[in-house]
Amino acid sequence: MTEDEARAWLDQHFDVSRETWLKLERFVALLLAEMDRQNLIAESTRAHVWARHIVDSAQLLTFARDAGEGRWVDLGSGAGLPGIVVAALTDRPLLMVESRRKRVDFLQEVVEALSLHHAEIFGGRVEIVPRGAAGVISARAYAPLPRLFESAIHLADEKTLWVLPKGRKAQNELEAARPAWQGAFHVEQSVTDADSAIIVARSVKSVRRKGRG
Ligand SMILES: C[S@@+](CC[C@H](N)C(=O)[O-])C[C@H]1O[C@@H](n2cnc3c(N)ncnc32)[C@H](O)[C@@H]1O
Repeated sequence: MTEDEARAWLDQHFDVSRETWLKLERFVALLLAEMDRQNLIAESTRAHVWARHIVDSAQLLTFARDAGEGRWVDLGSGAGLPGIVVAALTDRPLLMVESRRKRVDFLQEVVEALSLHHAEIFGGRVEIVPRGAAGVISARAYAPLPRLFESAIHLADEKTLWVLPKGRKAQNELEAARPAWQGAFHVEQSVTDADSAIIVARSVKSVRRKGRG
């Protein structure tokens, strides 16, 4: 997908107002400028930010269209991918969770610059976010599936929709998680990379093993 195709894809799939375009463009500019201070995206993707990061994040919304109510929680947001993109494209309340101080400061700067009043940041580990069921949980390049669920299951109930971009090893990761986690899982193809996939899950819960109490 070229950068032009990425913008066209956004136009086709979302009602992108002039104001929203400006927000997304501002985010891209802030992200690239911040790359002089911290490593937020792979250097090789710098020239392909719209395809590799903005659309790659925005596509998660297309899998969350039938999600129930409740805030969107993005685990390990880093530079705000997908959190900031989701907040720019929807009004759903959103919490970005990020443990690294420098990244939290950048997220705060972006939230203020883009006036994303419905977006909040939790500067700390996912494991200590206060309990409460999210409508949607996303996590991009955050942790392998078993650790991801272990760290965030207190933020979900049976209605929570999990949208988890997982690259080329989605199916393998899913198989690895199955002995410990049950739920309704399916794997969707990524629009930005035909070989990459997104795990979409509902009703995720731990399978208790004998002797674990
Ligand atoms: C590889 S980066 C990916 C960032 C972003 N989601 C993206 O796709 O560009 C993973 C991020 O998760 C954060 N992280 C890892 N473990 C965490 C935890 N337990 N709680 C909160 N943040 C965590 C790291 O600090 C890092 O910013």
